[in-house]
Amino acid sequence: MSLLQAVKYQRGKLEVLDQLLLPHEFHYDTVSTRQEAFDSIATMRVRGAPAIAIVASLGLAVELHNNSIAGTSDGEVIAQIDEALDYLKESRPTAVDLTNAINQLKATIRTAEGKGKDAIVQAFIEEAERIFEKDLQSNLSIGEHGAQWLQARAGASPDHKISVLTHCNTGALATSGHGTALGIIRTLQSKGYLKHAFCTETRPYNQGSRLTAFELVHEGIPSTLITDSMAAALFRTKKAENNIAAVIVGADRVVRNGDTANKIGTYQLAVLAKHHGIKFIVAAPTTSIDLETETGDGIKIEERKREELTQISGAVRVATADQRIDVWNPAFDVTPAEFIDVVVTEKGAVEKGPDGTFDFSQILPERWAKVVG
Ligand SMILES: CSC[C@H]1O[C@H](OP(=O)(O)O)[C@H](O)[C@@H]1O
Repeated sequence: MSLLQAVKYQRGKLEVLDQLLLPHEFHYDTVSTRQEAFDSIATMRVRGAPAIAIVASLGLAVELHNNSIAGTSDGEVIAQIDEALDYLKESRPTAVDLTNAINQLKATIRTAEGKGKDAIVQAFIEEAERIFEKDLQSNLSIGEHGAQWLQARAGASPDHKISVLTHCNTGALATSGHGTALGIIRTLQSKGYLKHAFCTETRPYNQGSRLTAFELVHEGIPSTLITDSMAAALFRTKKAENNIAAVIVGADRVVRNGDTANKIGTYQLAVLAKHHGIKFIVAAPTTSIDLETETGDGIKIEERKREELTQISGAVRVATADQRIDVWNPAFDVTPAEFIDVVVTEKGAVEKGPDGTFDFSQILPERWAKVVG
């Protein structure tokens, strides 16, 4: 079974799978500059919070490897790299992984200040590669922590298999491999804990029907595709029969109180899960956590162009062009922490405390304290 890779990288060469062509066509674009990386992200040829950060970082790393910085002093070189990173930050505003990667890269190149341009560029390239390499290990750890949590909280085992529902795409096509929410599903399957995986179509960009369904079928995971509007009926009529124990979703940004921005349609699944006594799990690497923002009200929600709603996946028209009805097309929504049972990260599963709030100091003490201080 071939490995699904959103990103292929070797030093000096980056290839990005064009996900707008999936599942019908496998085509990799070569990305060699910040502009090509920006365009690939902004058009959603590559998407997924971790994958966005990885492609932005490696795309600029390839450009720098090909010696694109003309600055003479270290200060000029660092300023030019900062400018390129700030440009890439604008490609998609909601997922915080990109911002966290940019901050990490900016801090890293400053450790090479005074050692000359080549040392600064080398430091950037090595850090961008670390971001890429770390992601896969992070996802495997999320998978393990998620399966352990479901074993403890939902009794998942080979003798008591559970079914889950997931939304959007959070698998190998959204990361460097394995995935986050879909990574937990892969791990459940590998442990024999999984009865069935339901995935939603995830209108309007259809990451679920085009990408997640593809990944599930590709790996032979027992699965069923439903439209977003079918989730309530599924829970009401098939929860017992299928032992639907959890909704598992990814995250674009988990903020300090646990409120979480994720693909549009996530919030309504959380409300439905609560109503039906189904666990609601957010699976995210700590690179998706933003402790600088207090609540979900502080998250900028990206709005995308009308054609992505009036045309299937931005291609086939589903609303006649002459009906110039206004279109509201937010790419994400915010699920309040009260609807979330656990945030599963590579550092562990974080549940709400007795006071009903999330305390991420358990897994991110240094970042938690810094903001409080
Ligand atoms: C591990 S992917 C996290 C998150 O990103 C996706 O958004 P998009 O497809 O628009 O990039 C989706 O919200 C996933 O849950």
